[in-house]
Amino acid sequence: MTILDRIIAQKEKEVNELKAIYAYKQQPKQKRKSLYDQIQGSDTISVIAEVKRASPSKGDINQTVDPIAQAMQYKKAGAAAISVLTDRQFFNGSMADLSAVAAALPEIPLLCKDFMIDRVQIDTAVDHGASIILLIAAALKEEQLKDLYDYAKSLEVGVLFEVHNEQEAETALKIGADMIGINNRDLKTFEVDLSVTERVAALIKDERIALVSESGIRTRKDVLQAEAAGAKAILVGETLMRADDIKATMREIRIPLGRAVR
Ligand SMILES: O=P(O)(O)OC[C@@H](O)[C@@H](O)c1c[nH]c2ccccc12
Repeated sequence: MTILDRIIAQKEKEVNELKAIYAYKQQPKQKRKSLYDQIQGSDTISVIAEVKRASPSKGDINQTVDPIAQAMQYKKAGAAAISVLTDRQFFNGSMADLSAVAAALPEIPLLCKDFMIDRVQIDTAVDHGASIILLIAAALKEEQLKDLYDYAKSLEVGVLFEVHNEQEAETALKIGADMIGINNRDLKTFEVDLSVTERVAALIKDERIALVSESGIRTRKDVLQAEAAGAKAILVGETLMRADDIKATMREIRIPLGRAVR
């Protein structure tokens, strides 16, 4: 392949992305359901199902995925929301993936999964169809978190406020986050430990908070453990991206709520 061939091949990919973005933009905007209401009103655990091609900790997960087909299967199998990883460099996602899913599924809550450091990224996420953004406590200072939180809320965008330890949970409570995600994966070491949910959830006892357990969830047993700790929702990527039968996997992890004694 000459360099020109390689550049043109890359451009073809980019053009496909642009087409997905413009196809979405030409559609009339529809308001999505609230993930918060969905989590708080459900009698089963809410599953936020993620479209994730690759990750820095796992490498390739499912590179050839069709994000639209994947998201449609998630919804059909009972997902409460779809999360689309849009980071390009480390997760091989894109805003085009988000737009494509947004166009195909107009009502379901849609999370733009990225590393937000500036308001302009929130605008971009909304522009591509997201109704929820992620704010990672470990990545920002409290002032920045508060600024981005308030900005998102002013746009009526939901915020999943992600924490990994007690101190970050305190920050989330101080800012007034109504959806808190406890990440079982340490983003600095990539180590996954499901007991992080148990430890950190002990600090978040307010029933008005929609508590989400994130990462490393594979089996029904894992979900029962998260639910016993107080999680009303789970965020699942890899397990669903590798599943041969999404419906069966969802059936296994979508447990009824309220069985465990807190
Ligand atoms: O694939 P898993 O282990 O099911 O994890 C999903 C999700 O929790 C994970 O993708 C995630 C949680 N927080 C993040 C922040 C950035 C990037 C990715 C993430």
